[in-house]
Amino acid sequence: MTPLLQLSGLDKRFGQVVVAEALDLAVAEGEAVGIVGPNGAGKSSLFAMVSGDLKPDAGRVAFDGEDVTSRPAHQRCRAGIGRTYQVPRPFEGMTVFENVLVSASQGGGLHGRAAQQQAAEVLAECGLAGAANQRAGSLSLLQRKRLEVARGLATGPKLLLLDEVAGGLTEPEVLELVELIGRVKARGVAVVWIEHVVHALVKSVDRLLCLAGGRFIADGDPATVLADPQVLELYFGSGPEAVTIPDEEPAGGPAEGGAPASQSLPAAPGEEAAR
Ligand SMILES: Nc1ncnc2c1ncn2[C@@H]1O[C@H](COP(=O)(O)OP(=O)(O)OP(=O)(O)O)[C@@H](O)[C@H]1O
Repeated sequence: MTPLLQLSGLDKRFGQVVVAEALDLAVAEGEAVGIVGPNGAGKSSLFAMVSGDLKPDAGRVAFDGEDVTSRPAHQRCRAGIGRTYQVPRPFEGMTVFENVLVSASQGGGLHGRAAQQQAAEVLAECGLAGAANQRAGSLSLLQRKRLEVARGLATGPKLLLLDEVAGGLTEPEVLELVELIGRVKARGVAVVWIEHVVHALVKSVDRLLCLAGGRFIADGDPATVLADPQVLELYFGSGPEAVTIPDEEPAGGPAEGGAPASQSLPAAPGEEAAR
């Protein structure tokens, strides 16, 4: 079966910095894939090449059976590639509903009542119905992250790219987000999720990849990838005994509100500012 997303031989460098080198990736319809990798590995750049925000130096991006490599971002969005950004930047002066309505109409190509209905449904799904008339600029970080997912979903994607949506959240907030991503997956939307909060990914994805130096150095089921000596060395700088990745809640359940999420890899630039 043709993959929903197929990246073939992607190359991208910024001067001496290599962010993609002969990168291949196939994502099936409805598949949930996680991507980890150290800061600066090129994860967000990879999303930008998929969404059309960044042009690769070489290689091909195919989506839903079509070569979209030379198509601009808005066309890729209409084709079914939705994305979130690491640092949410909603239209601060507009309401939450208006923000999502813009995505449904400009991104999703819906008009009038259909766009309004899509916006209302997505807000309900993302737990933001009660905040619909609030100005986006007044939202908490968790609500901003939810709004970021809602804006991506409102475009009606077949593939949703999630860029560090759990970053900076407390443990209970991360778990709420994991539930939301579970509902997105249940709709049949394929998900590719870049995340430093590893346990959130482990709960949510079928497959995990590790990006480093512009190449995927590991690809497989999450437990196997997280036990890979190369991955452990990259992240933790020592042997496998340095980390255990829980597949369930830590003993005693999740931390009460306020505690930072456990099992987080180093904070990404911009998260603190966004908080
Ligand atoms: N437009 C650009 N011009 C020059 N360098 C860039 C540009 N965009 C990204 N880079 C550099 O490319 C490298 C990869 O950046 P990218 O944001 O893709 O990494 P990342 O894996 O998402 O990192 P993080 O986990 O910190 O978010 C970094 O060294 C970054 O400084």
